[in-house]
Amino acid sequence: VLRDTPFSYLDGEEDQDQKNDVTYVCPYRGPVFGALTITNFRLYFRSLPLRDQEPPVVVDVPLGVIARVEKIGGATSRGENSYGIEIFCKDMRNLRFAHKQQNHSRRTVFEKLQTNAFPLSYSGRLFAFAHAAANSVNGSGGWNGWAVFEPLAELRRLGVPNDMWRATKLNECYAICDSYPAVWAVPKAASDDFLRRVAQFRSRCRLPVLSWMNPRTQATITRCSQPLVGVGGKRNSDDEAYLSFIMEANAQSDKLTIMDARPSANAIANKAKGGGYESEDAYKNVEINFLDIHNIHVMRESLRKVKEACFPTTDDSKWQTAIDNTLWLKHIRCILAGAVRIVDKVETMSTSVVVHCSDGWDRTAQLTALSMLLLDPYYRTVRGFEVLIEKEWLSFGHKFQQRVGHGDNKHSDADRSPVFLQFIDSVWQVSQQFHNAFEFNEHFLITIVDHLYSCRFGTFLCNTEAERVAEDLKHKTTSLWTHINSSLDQYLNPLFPSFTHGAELVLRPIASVRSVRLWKGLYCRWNPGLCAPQHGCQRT
Ligand SMILES: CCCC(=O)OC[C@@H](COP(=O)(O)O[C@@H]1[C@H](O)[C@H](OP(=O)(O)O)[C@@H](O)[C@H](O)[C@H]1O)OC(=O)CCC
Repeated sequence: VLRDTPFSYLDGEEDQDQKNDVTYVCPYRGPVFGALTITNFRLYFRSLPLRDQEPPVVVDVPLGVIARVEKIGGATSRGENSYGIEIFCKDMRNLRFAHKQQNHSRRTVFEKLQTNAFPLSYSGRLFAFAHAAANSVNGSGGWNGWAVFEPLAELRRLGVPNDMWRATKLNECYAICDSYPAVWAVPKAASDDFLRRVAQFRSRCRLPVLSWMNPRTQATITRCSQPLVGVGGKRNSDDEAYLSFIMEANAQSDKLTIMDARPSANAIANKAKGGGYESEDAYKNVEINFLDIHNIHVMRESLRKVKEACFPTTDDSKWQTAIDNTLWLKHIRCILAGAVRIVDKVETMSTSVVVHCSDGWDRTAQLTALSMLLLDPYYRTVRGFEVLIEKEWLSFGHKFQQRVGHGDNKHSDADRSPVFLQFIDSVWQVSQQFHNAFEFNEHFLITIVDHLYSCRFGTFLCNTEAERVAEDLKHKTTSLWTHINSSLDQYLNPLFPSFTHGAELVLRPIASVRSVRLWKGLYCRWNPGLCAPQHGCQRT
């Protein structure tokens, strides 16, 4: 029987449990008998080859992907494979393993899964720390993914500082806004004291700061959270003056557009919690649009339905209806349409846009990052996309730890939501409409999603830049970009032209439901009947 598991152990990866008499109840091939290994990083199953020419069934799951582990059956269960463990994953899979009742092999497997998949719930540490500590030589040939994003360098690339915009380190101790980065770009007309006052009028102090500037026209995209208008309709002269500074910093236009990502009903409902939106009579020369993107609870439920429809399979006759009923593609279309509207304002009208939602760390990040990707070909290169994620998602405080639930067993936490996954899905949708516009390929996007969950790298850990600095992730964990950039060839798109024709500088994808389709390469990759083997199918 197999003793040496044929996967290559990662630095810091150690066996926790091994069982040789386990049955994996494969939804596609039926029950297969084999060996199960649990380490502090993964669950690995490999079937014993019945006939030597038959390829083994392999299941190789990073424990970070596990959302929930349940025991099925009890001592009295008599049905075939009715006694064992069911594992519910964040990447659309459910895995069932059957054990023999008599030797209690289930108990240690269950315990080892719990303590290693949810280390934070058992006062342990995420694997990323053990992995980096054991990572003797910086195996990536000197590549340091943590050096990919340097905020002042990225601002210089955008042309900041200039006559209208300055960089400020007012927040370098994260004292003004603990969920914002240390470095901001703001209109020169706004002093540091003025910025402090404006922050008081924005939810969680997330005042409007620069995301992107068109180097040619100086039209800008700024981002923030909702104003603290409340039911009483409070105003704040500093906040109002600040938005006019943002508008005046763009000589091309005497208007400013606010894109509120929410359905107007939710924006109004937020007044009940002290939030709300900018009224056009308080904010001169400002037009406000609502983009109808629903909140994190709606998106969590939508993805749950996608999983229900896709795993393990859906017969063709019900497929389209099942997918339509999830509303997932309607939500993706909404995000795409919102980004296209921002592109139109900034590029076609040379009007500056302020993007916000309620907290300004979920839908706002989706919209600024996606519109910047459409506007600026730099973000469509491998390195530029890595910078975009570091800047608009990580440094601006998208709560990755909470939205993914890294290392904790609170699988029904209402703060979990696939917001970042929706962004990557939206990028994939655009790549399907512009095949040669991206330096990276689908495997690059799927690898990012895999390591959103895996906890092998430090990149997606914690909720804010301040927390990452406090945890010293740059020294205690490895960056995902080190891993990717040290074997770049497998992530490159062969269709990408070595130069960018002027015409493709700005992408305007069609954002209609007809042009948006389910990303089967991600959501159905475990079903061998539905997709190519390169993304894990052979590992079902
Ligand atoms: C009458 C009571 C009013 C009330 O509770 O307001 C609270 C809002 C919650 O506001 P919503 O915007 O609907 O929902 C919020 C957004 O999804 C926000 O993300 P983002 O960064 O994208 O803004 C999350 O960070 C918040 O956790 C979530 O609560 O709830 C609603 O508006 C639901 C209405 C259908």
